Amino acid sequence: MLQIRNLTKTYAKGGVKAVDNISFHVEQGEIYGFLGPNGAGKTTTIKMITGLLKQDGGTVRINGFDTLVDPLEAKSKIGYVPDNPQVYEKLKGVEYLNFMADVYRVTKTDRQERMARYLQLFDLEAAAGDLIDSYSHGMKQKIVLTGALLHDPDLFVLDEPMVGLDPKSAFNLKEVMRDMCGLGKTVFFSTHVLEVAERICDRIAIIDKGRIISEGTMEELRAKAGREESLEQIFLEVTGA
Ligand SMILES: Nc1ncnc2c1ncn2[C@@H]1O[C@H](COP(=O)(O)OP(=O)(O)OP(=O)(O)O)[C@@H](O)[C@H]1O
Repeated sequence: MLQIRNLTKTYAKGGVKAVDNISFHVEQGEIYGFLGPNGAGKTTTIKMITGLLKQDGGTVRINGFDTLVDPLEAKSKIGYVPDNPQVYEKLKGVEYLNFMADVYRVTKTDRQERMARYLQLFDLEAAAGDLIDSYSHGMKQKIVLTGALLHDPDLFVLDEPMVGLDPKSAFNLKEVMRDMCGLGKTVFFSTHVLEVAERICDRIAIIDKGRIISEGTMEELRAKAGREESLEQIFLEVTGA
């Protein structure tokens, strides 16, 4: 579903090689966790996957579509939730959702059904008519989550989605991720919450200084570590923290 080959990015400003020749693939129906210390290259990778940033080298394919060759086909498959929910503050929640649904050409019936479902799930029904300006950080995060789910994406890409969510919303989001995978969708997300990654991910990649230093199922990561260890212990060992 998601194929990354030899992906590389150096920022002109500062000359930092943020992503250094990484390759991995995510199968359809998987939940894939992307872990790494601060500044490891997670957001840069995610921005290249979603087409917000152009790579210096390498390829990203989504359902076979190369993001540089067929950007619209590739992007139409993705639902993206950035780490910093920047939404149109002067729109009401429901206006923002309709805008997102328009962009992705979601039918009236589908948008009504999905909006009702996710607004209820994320406890946003009462606030949907208010300006986003008045929302808390967590509420903004949840309206962006809802907007990203309206077109029923094949690939759900989330950058540190648990930040700012209350326990119930975080639980519900994990349920959404699991349900999506049950329906044959694919989830790719970065997180610093290792317990969540350990519990819900089918496979995990750990990136450090722009390079993937460990990748696989929890069993495979444990086998590489040579011991029965928690993801936290493995993470600390491989990143030399
Ligand atoms: N716009 C930019 N210009 C210059 N350097 C950048 C830019 N964005 C990121 N970097 C650098 O690229 C490297 C990777 O940053 P990135 O944001 O991808 O890391 P991250 O793994 O998402 O970190 P965090 O966990 O702190 O969010 C860092 O050294 C960072 O300073």
